[in-house]
Amino acid sequence: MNTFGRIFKISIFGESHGKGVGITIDGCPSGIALTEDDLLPDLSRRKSGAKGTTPRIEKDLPSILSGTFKGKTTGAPIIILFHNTNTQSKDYSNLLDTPRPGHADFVAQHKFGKNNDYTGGGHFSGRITLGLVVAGTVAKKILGDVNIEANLTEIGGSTDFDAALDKAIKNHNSIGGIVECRANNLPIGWGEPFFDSVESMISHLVFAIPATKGIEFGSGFKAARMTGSEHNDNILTPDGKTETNHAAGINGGITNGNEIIFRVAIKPTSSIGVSQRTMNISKSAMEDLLIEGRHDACIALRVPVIVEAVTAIALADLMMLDKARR
Ligand SMILES: Cc1cc2nc3c(=O)[nH]c(=O)nc-3n(C[C@H](O)[C@H](O)[C@H](O)COP(=O)(O)O)c2cc1C
Ligand SMILES: C=C(O[C@@H]1CC(C(=O)O)=C[C@@H](OP(=O)(O)O)[C@H]1O)C(=O)O
Repeated sequence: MNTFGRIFKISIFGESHGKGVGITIDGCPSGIALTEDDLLPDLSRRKSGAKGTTPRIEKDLPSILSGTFKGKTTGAPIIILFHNTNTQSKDYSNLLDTPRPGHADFVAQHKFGKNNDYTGGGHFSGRITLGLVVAGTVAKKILGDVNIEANLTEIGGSTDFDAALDKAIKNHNSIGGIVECRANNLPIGWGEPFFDSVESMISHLVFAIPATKGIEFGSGFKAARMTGSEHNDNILTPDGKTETNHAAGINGGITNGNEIIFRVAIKPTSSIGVSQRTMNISKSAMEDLLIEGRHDACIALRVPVIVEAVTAIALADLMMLDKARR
């Protein structure tokens, strides 16, 4: 579904080559300073233009249609809209018959039939994350002193970003990457197990970012190869500070006051400039596919701010749930 959250609720809408994309935010408290200008710094971090990103340049200017008055939130639903101004739908004309391996074309056509908008990936496009980024900026304001920071730690298996990008671009191919996110200054006690544990809420939203393939908190998959005495985090102070942080600041699905740390695996872009084999649906025969268009060689370059945003959205909802419970 396209709506998420218990108290701080978001609904995303739009298509990559339609009139626009955006988000509705419900449950935001009144009195929070919010103008379009406040949204620009995070938006600029998601923008394309750098080496390895899509040549489709959009202005990405947000319009706040409702929910603010004299520069402050009113408590009513906030609707933020972005217009699409630079679409090139002819690049997609062959994809109805020959779905791209790895993209959503095939499954979307099966599920929604001929009415599915496949141009630019339609509602499945990474462009949809514009709305997540601005909802994240609002959530960061609600969270106050909680500090959330995500960074790219590797792409194409390398920490030499330039070399990895040059190689992928030269080969008309794509590469994935890992984004690491840390959240600090958290109180003890956020998280609503079982189903709204901190890991569940963050992971649910992280998997809403197209191209996400994995997430691990703290020691993650390494935990399976550790002993209890290696993995347990000794408690050092009455306020719960621990010696190590294998648990990533979360026990029993609840924040323990230490840093939340997790890593997200982003896959290599499926739309590549190398010839691929796919099924021609109308001919029922396999054929070569050469993808046209303007694509990110490495999606992960643009993802850190989106991961920060969804983390802020999850934590803002958990903060409000904790307040309501107490
Ligand atoms: C910021 C961002 C940019 C993206 N750019 C592209 C792109 O240029 N070309 C492409 O094929 N996929 C791109 N994607 C990924 C696709 O949207 C995604 O692979 C597709 O919707 C299928 O979803 P899945 O990979 O999660 O299965 C991008 C994703 C994000 C988050
Ligand atoms: C437009 C954005 O990224 C797009 C995400 C995307 C995809 O398949 O996800 C495919 C490309 O779309 P197009 O073929 O229309 O250029 C990217 O440019 C954006 O992130 O704002």
